[in-house]
Amino acid sequence: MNSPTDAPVLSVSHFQKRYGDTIAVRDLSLTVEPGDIYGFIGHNGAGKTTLIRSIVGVQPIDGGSIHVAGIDVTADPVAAKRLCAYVPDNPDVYDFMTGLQYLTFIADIFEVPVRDRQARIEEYAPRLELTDALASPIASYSHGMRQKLVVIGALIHEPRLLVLDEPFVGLDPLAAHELKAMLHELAARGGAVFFSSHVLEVVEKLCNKVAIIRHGQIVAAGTTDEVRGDDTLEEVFLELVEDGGAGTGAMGKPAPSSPSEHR
Ligand SMILES: Nc1ncnc2c1ncn2[C@@H]1O[C@H](COP(=O)(O)OP(=O)(O)OP(=O)(O)O)[C@@H](O)[C@H]1O
Repeated sequence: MNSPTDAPVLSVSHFQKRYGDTIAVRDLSLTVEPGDIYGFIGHNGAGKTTLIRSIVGVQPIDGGSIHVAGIDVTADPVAAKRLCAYVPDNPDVYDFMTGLQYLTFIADIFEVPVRDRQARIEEYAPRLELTDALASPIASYSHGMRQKLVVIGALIHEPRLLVLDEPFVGLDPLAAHELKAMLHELAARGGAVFFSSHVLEVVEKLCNKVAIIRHGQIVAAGTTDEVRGDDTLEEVFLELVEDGGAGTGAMGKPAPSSPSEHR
């Protein structure tokens, strides 16, 4: 992973997104550093997918800026996309390909050398119990198998930033366990992970940093220890989401970091 700059892996600054007259996300800022596993939690419709889709460049942004490793995703979208991998909540992959054809297609797009792509497939496919299925058409895959395939496709090009939307939904316990290990390994190699989840126990255990979003605005963010204080993440989440919470942290304590810049 060659770093063009010393910039954070992900920097979101005063991001805003509207759909028609509705502002889905407003004035959202956060920073993800190398080695971070950053959890993004919020109620249904809070704005998680909206931010994620703008980070990975599948929808434009209406205000503020997003940089991946110092590259502006709006000004230089292809360069930013080269550094990112995206695992969407709905793994919509080409049905007519086999799993191996799909992985080869992704590796070709990202110009992954043949030796590297083979080594990564040989490592990740057995861990996710997908090796035998790789020769079969994706049309025959279950939802979970598609999800595993997209995860391998994301890791095949060793992304600087791995962005996942609800990655643990639909995965069996072994695959969920392996995915957590893979996220740790990517972070340990200097990459970073940013993912949304409703599974607060997983976020609490897995993530060194967390942000809570409510109605399009961050109400708490910081290290997981800072955000939860002496409580569980679930307790903090419920209190902040039920009470509105903007400007205060859990249990009436000051917010872990300022609403304008969350690290
Ligand atoms: N394409 C769209 N057109 C209009 N409104 C949208 C669109 N996508 C999202 N929204 C609205 O934007 C807000 C944020 O939606 P978003 O999908 O980002 O939430 P979320 O936090 O990912 O929710 P969930 O946990 O249910 O996946 C919601 O009010 C939603 O109705």
